[in-house]
Amino acid sequence: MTAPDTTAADTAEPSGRPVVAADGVDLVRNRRALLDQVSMVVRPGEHWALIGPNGAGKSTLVSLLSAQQHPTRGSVEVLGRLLGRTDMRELRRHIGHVNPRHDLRSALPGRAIVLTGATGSIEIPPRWEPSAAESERAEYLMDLLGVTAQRDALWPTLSQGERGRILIARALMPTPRLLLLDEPATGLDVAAREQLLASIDQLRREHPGLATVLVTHHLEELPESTTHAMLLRSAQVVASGAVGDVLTTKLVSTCFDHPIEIERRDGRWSARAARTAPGPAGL
Ligand SMILES: Nc1ncnc2c1ncn2[C@@H]1O[C@H](COP(=O)(O)OP(=O)(O)OP(=O)(O)O)[C@@H](O)[C@H]1O
Repeated sequence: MTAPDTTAADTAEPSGRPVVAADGVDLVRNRRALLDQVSMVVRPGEHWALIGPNGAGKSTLVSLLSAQQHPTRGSVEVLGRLLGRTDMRELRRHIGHVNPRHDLRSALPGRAIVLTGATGSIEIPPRWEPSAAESERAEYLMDLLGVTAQRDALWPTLSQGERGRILIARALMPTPRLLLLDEPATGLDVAAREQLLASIDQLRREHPGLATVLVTHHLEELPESTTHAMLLRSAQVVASGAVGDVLTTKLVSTCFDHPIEIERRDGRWSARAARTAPGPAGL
């Protein structure tokens, strides 16, 4: 199945105008800095990994990129619009955000959940009917994410992996130029994780203008198509830039404050505790 329509996210913008431009961002809550002088530029076609230990500030940064809150200081532009000077609700409709805490209450079938991406709501609004183009796009996206077989299955019966892929299809309904994936592989078994990562790689190939930011603690959960990375630790950026320059043994060890060896094989990353030299016999 091919994409039914061509829109902004399907073609890289010739100007390469940033999708995200955050400059000198501080975010303070209860007199504590949750983000401290964070800067980030994401361009069309770039696929960022946001990595760091628990409490580093990753979800807080995503809450800015998804126009959920403003910075305390500094500036954040998303899709060319400055947070604090724009209608945040309207802006959110142009951002695909896959939130692991999706608050669904009704037992909707998979296809209906994907279609709620067109209405920007959690439930299907009363008397709302999808257009032919919306129905076609929902079918295309379910096929792309490998969940066509779950189109009629009810949400409570879906596995965690199926739910994750349904939610990515939902987030893609409005053809966003920015897709935010907050720990999409958490809780998946190895086969479900590999299917999800293959779907993300395929999505990125089919939509070369799409920019994505994926949050994870685990380097094994990074798709091959990752182009850039940011390491966050205690609210601050440890390193940021091209993925090959950032995901190094030295920088990741600094970020997690633990000696970690990084390996990249066939485009994928793995991490494990660095082996220390054996001590003298008997010790
Ligand atoms: N509204 C708030 N007021 C005060 N502290 C907060 C608030 N929201 C988050 N925090 C704190 O900010 C820190 C960063 O939280 P955040 O959720 O961004 O971290 P994270 O890197 O996503 O962590 P994890 O990997 O555990 O999900 C945490 O210590 C958290 O307790």
